[in-house]
Amino acid sequence: MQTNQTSGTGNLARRPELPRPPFAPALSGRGLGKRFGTTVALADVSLTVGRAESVAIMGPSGSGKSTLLHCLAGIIRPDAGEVVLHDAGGRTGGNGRTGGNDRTGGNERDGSAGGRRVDTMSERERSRLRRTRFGFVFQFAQLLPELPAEENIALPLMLGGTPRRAAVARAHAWVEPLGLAGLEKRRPGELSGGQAQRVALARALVIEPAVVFADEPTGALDQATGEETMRLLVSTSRANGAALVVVTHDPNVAAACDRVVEVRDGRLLPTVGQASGPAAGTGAYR
Ligand SMILES: Nc1ncnc2c1ncn2[C@@H]1O[C@H](COP(=O)(O)OP(=O)(O)OP(=O)(O)O)[C@@H](O)[C@H]1O
Repeated sequence: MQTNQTSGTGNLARRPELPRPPFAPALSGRGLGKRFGTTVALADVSLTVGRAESVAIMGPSGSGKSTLLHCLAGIIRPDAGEVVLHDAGGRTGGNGRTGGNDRTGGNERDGSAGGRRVDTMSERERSRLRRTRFGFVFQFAQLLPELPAEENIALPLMLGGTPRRAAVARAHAWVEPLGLAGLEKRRPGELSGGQAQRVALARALVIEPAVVFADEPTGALDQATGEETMRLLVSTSRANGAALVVVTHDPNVAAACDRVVEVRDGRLLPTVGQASGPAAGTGAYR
């Protein structure tokens, strides 16, 4: 298990039995296609990410990486194919291993037993899903400048109706694992770029999401800070059983993930090498 070198005391092992390959699937995109006018942004892309697994999506500019992430995250609706969340109901003790005892939110209506179709949900349902089951990390932390770090972390809980006090108390559980001890009361303007991005990681994780989506999460950081941020993103997601999908141009960022896939002209290339994580070389879920 990785430990938190930033705080030195971080305990990332919130779930004692860490999943190991084969990962139980968390989210699957199957045969995804998306056009913007005459531009084919995605063509027949299938990708499944497992619980506690981290997958990097690489590829040249304009190849379709963000479109793929947006389809998987329910931000945009694909024109073809389906997206299935295998953990739509939230965790009730599931530990990320195959055969875990979580509720899957199986939705026979959608013909996808053992999962819930994201692409067929209404805009409102997808919006709720993004708020309750998905965490998001962007290139810039995008914190609310007037709120202290602890309230920025607690924000998704408060938006979901948790009272401020209880939400901030839950936010505090993420302070130490993410090396933010002593910074809880600081406003974003009083944080470094790396610290702000760690607040953003905590904000993504505080709802205990099924999947964390990160789009160039280290793009605004220097190399050392970016590596540390990425290490924390992968280790905290893994320790909490969350799948992690990272879009990046940076091979060092990709190398921190369990698996790397490459998109070219809207299509997924056959497996291109492997990062150094526990699923190294498996090429699972392609
Ligand atoms: N909303 C949109 N309207 C029209 N075209 C779009 C839209 N979003 C994406 N595209 C086009 O779809 C293709 C894929 O775009 P996408 O943003 O997914 O690529 P990317 O690999 O993430 O690129 P980058 O690395 O530069 O962010 C590109 O040709 C892009 O111009």
